[in-house]
Amino acid sequence: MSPTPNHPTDFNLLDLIDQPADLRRLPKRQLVQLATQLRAELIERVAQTGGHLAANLGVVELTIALHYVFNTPDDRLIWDVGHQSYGHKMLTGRREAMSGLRTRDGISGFTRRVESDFDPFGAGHSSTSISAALGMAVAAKLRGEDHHAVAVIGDGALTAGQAFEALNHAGDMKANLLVVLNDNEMSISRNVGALNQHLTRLRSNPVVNKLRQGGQNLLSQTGPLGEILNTTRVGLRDGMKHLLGVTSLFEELGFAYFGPIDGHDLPLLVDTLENLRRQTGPRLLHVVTQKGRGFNPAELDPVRYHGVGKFDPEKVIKLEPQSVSQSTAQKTPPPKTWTMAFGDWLDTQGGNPSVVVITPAMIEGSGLAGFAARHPQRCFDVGIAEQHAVTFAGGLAAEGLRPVVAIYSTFLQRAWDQMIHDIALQNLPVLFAVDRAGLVGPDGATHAGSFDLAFGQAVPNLKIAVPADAADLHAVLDWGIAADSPVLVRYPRGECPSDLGGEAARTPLGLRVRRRAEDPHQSLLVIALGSKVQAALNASADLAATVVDLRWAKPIDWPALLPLIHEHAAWMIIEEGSKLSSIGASMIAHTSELGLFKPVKHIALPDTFIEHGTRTECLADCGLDERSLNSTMTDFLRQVLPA
Ligand SMILES: Cc1ncc(C[n+]2csc(CCOP(=O)(O)OP(=O)(O)O)c2C)c(N)n1
Ligand SMILES: CC(=O)[C@@H](O)[C@H](O)COP(=O)(O)O
Ligand SMILES: [Mg+2]
Repeated sequence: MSPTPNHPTDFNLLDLIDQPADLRRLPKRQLVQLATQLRAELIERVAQTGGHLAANLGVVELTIALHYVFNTPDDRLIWDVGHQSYGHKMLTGRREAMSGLRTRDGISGFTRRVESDFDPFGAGHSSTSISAALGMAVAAKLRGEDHHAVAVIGDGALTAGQAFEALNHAGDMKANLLVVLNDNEMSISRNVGALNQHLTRLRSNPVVNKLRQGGQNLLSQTGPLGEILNTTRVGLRDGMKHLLGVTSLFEELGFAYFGPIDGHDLPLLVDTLENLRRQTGPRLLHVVTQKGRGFNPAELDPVRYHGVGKFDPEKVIKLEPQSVSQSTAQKTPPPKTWTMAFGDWLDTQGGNPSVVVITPAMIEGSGLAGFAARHPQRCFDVGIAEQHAVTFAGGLAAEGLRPVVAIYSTFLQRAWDQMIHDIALQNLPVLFAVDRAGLVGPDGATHAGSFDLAFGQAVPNLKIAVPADAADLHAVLDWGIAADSPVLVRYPRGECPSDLGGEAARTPLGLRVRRRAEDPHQSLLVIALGSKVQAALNASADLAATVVDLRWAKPIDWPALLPLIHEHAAWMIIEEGSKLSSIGASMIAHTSELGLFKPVKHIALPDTFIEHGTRTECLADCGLDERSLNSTMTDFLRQVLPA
C-alpha cells in the first residue's frame, strides 16, 4: 500500500477553526471529515518539522471529540506526556505555529502552561495527568467552581506508580474526575506488564464485550433518557460483571469504568463523552485506538514512527529510530551515536550470564534492541517505572548479579531516592548507564539531562564517569560492570567521537591529559567533562592551553590534577550540567579549602530551564558551543596573561 496520506479534496474544515468554540459550532456530521483533514495535515506538518507522529495520529478522533464535548479551556483537559497533543494544538489556536514545532522560538512538542490557556498543565515526563487533574477537580470543589477535569493517559503511561497513586487517591475521594485511558497496546515499544494483560482481557473478554455491545447503544444515548438507561445499564452490567468475576481494576479502585470503546468511531466517542460529561464522581473511559492510525507506514511500524526527524511522507523511513532529529535525507550511514556505542559495549557482555539489563520503557532509545533480541531472558523492560527499575536492579545486585540500569538522565530524576536508599546506602554494585545527559535539543527543558551530576555527586558510594569518546566509554563501562559499588556513567545525545587520542590515564579512575601546552606557566589549564572534551580541544586548538579530560567526576583524580593547577597560569572547568551544585563548584570549593587560589573560570548550564531548539543552538545559549568556548578562553587568557 502506498504510504501517501489521503488528501481530502473537500473544503478544509480546519480553516474554520481557530479555537475549540469554532469546532463546537460544526454540525456533528462534519466531524468525520474534520478528522480526515486534521490527520492529513498532521502528517504533512510533522513531515516538515519532525516530532512524535504515531501517537498523534492515534488520537485524532479523541482530540476532536473531547474539544467538541467539553467546554475547554474552562473544562480542564490534561494530556499525559503531551507528546500526542499536536492535534490539540492545531485546534487551539496553534495551527500555523506548527511550522515551528520543537524549533527555536517555536512551539513546544509538549503541553505548556505558558503556551496556551488550553494547556492547563505542562508535561513531558509521563504519568502525571491524573494527579494534576485530581488537583484541579479538588480545587474546583473547594472554590465552588463548576468545571470538569479530564485526564487523557496512555496505556504506557498508566504503568507508572504515580498514575496508581493518583487513581488510589481519586477513587477514595470520590472526586469529580474523568480519566480517558487511551489504550493502543503500545508504549514506545509494545506495552508490557500484568496491567497490560489486564487491559487485553478487558478488550477481548467475550463476557465484557457482550455486555459492552449490548450496552454501548445505551451508553451513547444522549439526553435524560440516555442517563436513565445508562444508570440502569451500568448497574446491571456491574452486577453481572461482579457475578462473572470480570470487573476491572479501576472499579475496584472506586472508578466507574466505561468501555472499552472504539476510539476511532467519532460519533460514538462524542455521544459517550456527552453522556459521561453529565455524570459525576471518578469515571474512567477505556478507549481503544491504533498508534499511527491512518498513515500506513506508521500503522505498520509504530515504534519507528513514535519519534521521527523530517521525512518524506511518500517514502517509508528506513533508519533506526535512535534519534528524533535524524534526517532521512542522509545517504551514508549516520556516524555512531553514544547510544550506539553503549549498545556495542553491551553486546560484549552477552557472554557474561551475570549481566542483566533493565530499562524503564526505553529499549530503542537506550540502544538495547540488539541485547534484548539476543538475550531476552536477561533484558527487562519494566514499563514506565523508573523507581521500580532502580530498586529491582538493587534486588538483582543483592543476589550477586550485575545489573545495568539503562536510563535517560531526565527520567533518572524520578528515582533519586531509590538510587540513594536502595542502592548507594547498601553499596550495591548497580551500573547506571545514563543516556541523554546534558541538553537534548528539540524535546527541550522537560527532557534536558541537566541534573544528574548535581544529584549524583551528592550520593556517597556512587562513582561517576564522564567519558569523552567511545574508547573511554567502553573502558569505564568495563570498569563499572566489575566494580564492587554503584557506578554511574553519563553520556549525551548525539554523535560520539571514537577516540580523541592523547595521553593514557595513569590509573583506571585517573584523568587523561588530551593535549599538553608547551609552557604551562604561560597557559590555561582546561578541565573538561565528557562531551565537552572534544569541544574544548577544538575550541583551544590555536590557544596556549592544556586540555584535561577529567574522565571521573567522582572521585576526582586530585593527585594528578593539583600539580597541573599549580603549574598553569589559570584554570577553567567546562561541564554540561547545572552550574549550581556542579562538579566545577565542588572543585573550586575543594581547592579553596586547600588554600590554592588561582584565577578560575567555570562554564556550565545556567540556573534556568533551557528551551527547545537544536542541541547546537541550546549549547550556544549556554556558552558551551565551540565558538563561545573559544572566545571565553581567549578573553580569559588575555585577562590572566596580558601581553
Ligand atoms: C517518566 C517518563 N519515562 C519515559 C518517558 C518516555 N516516553 C515518552 S512517551 C512514552 C510511551 C508512552 O506510552 P503511552 O502513554 O501509551 O502513549 P502512546 O505513545 O502509546 O500514545 C515513553 C516511554 C517519559 N516521557 N516519561
Ligand atoms: C516523548 C518522550 O518522552 C520520548 O519519546 C522522547 O521524545 C525520546 O526522545 P529521544 O529521541 O531522545 O529518544
Ligand atoms: Mg500507548
